[in-house]
Amino acid sequence: MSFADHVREIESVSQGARTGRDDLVVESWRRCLEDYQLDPSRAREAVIVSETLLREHRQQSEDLVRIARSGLERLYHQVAEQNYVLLLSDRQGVTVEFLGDPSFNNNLRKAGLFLGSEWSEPRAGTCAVGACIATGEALTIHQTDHFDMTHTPLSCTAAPIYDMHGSLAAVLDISLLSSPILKTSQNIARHFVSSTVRRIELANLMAHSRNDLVLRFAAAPEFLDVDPEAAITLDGSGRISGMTHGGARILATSCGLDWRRPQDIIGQPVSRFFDADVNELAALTRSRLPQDRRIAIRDGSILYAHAIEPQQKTKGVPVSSERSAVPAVGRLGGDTPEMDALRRKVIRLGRTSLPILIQGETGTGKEFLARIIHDASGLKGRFVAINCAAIPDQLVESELFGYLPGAFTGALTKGRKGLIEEADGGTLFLDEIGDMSPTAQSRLLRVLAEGEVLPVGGSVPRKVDFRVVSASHRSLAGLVEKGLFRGDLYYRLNAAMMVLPSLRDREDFPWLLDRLLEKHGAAGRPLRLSDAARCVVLGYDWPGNIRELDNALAFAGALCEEGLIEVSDLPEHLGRTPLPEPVNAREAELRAVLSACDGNVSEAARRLGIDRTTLHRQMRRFNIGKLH
Ligand SMILES: Nc1ncnc2c1ncn2[C@@H]1O[C@H](COP(=O)(O)OP(=O)(O)OP(=O)(O)O)[C@@H](O)[C@H]1O
Repeated sequence: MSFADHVREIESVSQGARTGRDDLVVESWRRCLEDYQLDPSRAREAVIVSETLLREHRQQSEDLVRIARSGLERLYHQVAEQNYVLLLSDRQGVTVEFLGDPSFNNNLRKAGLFLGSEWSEPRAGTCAVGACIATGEALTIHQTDHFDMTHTPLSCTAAPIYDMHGSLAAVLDISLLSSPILKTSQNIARHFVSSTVRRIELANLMAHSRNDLVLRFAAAPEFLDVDPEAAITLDGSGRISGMTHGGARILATSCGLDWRRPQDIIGQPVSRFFDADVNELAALTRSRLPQDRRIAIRDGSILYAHAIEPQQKTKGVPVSSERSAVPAVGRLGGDTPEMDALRRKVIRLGRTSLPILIQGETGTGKEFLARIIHDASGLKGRFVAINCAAIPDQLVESELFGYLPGAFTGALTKGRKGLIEEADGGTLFLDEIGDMSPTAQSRLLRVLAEGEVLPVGGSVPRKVDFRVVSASHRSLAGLVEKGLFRGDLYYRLNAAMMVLPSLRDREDFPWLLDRLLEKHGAAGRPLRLSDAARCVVLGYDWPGNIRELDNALAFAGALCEEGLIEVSDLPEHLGRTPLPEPVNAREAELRAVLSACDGNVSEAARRLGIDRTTLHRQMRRFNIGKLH
């Protein structure tokens, strides 16, 4: 469709013509024209907010993002092969989490499918995230459904995430840069997004309801314990204290209320909605078979319910290991030669001012290590982290160096300190340094060489003194060789290099697992794994490294009962192969790990955190032969 045709269609539709567009698209076009006074004939580039603003938005969504992350990664695994990217935006439409193929970063950023992009309707016109915020419904905005011609190559599907009190908290979106022609091709995408949102809301509700009775619901008893469709929580007096969106819809339908008015639902006695009182509902625990846990809601329909007693413990508020009493380097890893060597390096280099480059796959703990280096340095200043991949070229100077009052249109009247100055006397952590644009590279090189910054609009440079730690999942030396990264900058950043092993190569895997179970449990009461769940965790390959393990445990920890993680609480993509029964737990563990390592005894011993001789001895004890 030509630009002129697109504009003509929007104008005719706004005057009442019908062109076959979905009603929700037509209504959004009307909002764009009438409420936000947008002009369809003026195409505008995608808006990306500044790094500082992005950081503020991310901080506000931190809690939800932590709980959501495992669900997001699972969804991304499911759709990445079809070239989808995944965006999580906050309720203002700012993208606070992004998963996409890094090799398309430039194209994605240009299209606004990136961290910091702003997709509210008043800013971007009709788009999936914006329309989702405006309507509160899951929907697809496909190609020319977009108001602004700039976005018409995209096909985007989004679903709202509600907090436990029924307010919109965020929007999950999956998008294609270019897509199959038919809009119906996105129906399956909508299904994937909606079911991920359901699990995220459930995990969020569980994490915030430690003192309340939780009721989970499913329409069929078979799915009740493994994949419930909705949940609500009840306080001590039997009143509704929280709900997932599915829960809100069940309650609203029950009494003919509007789910968009959560204030009419929260705080109401549960007996208003169900044909049962709070004691009868509380008795629907796992001790009864799912098919015996039938309940009727007031409109006469039947559901199956699962009651979970109040946990009375601090869930979902992990005791941050960053703040633990263990000395910084002790948090790095277990007692293995590789980790000992790394610890020695941190202690030796920590107190110097040498720039350190950290290399390691995504999620191996590069930022975690950088913070430990900062803690071990004794520097009094702050630890300031910058995601170099997220700073657009036009903002490099103002973000890094700051600006003076009135330096440019849109600048704060007071001016603003740059990130480099904020790190004065402390550590500047340059994450994803391999993705820094050539412009930013040359600006950074100048600062490192001269030890001073010149704020935008200023004429007097300011002295700065900071320690640089940078990190990348790409080989920086390789990028230099290919001419994609400046050699002179590389040598300035890399006085010493530290390499973090991937999780599958870490001999201290069991140590790390214990730390993360502690982190996601209550103070003094770590989470526990059932024997079968432990086998699944040890047998999985963890392509996303510690981050993926961390997120999976946070998610499972929020879903599980009594702090005991069962296989059904773990994200599905870890695999849920049932074990041959009856079997000794240790034997099962050895068999699972050996099979995950294709029978490679050295590899299995490494994952189990024991030496090969011990593993051979245990294999003999359980009569486990070589697999090949
Ligand atoms: N030694 C450790 N003990 C406990 N948790 C850890 C450890 N190392 C890393 N983590 C956790 O693993 C997750 C990923 O770590 P981090 O963000 O540092 O990885 P990264 O390599 O910087 O990732 P990316 O490449 O995506 O930037 C974080 O939640 C962090 O707290």
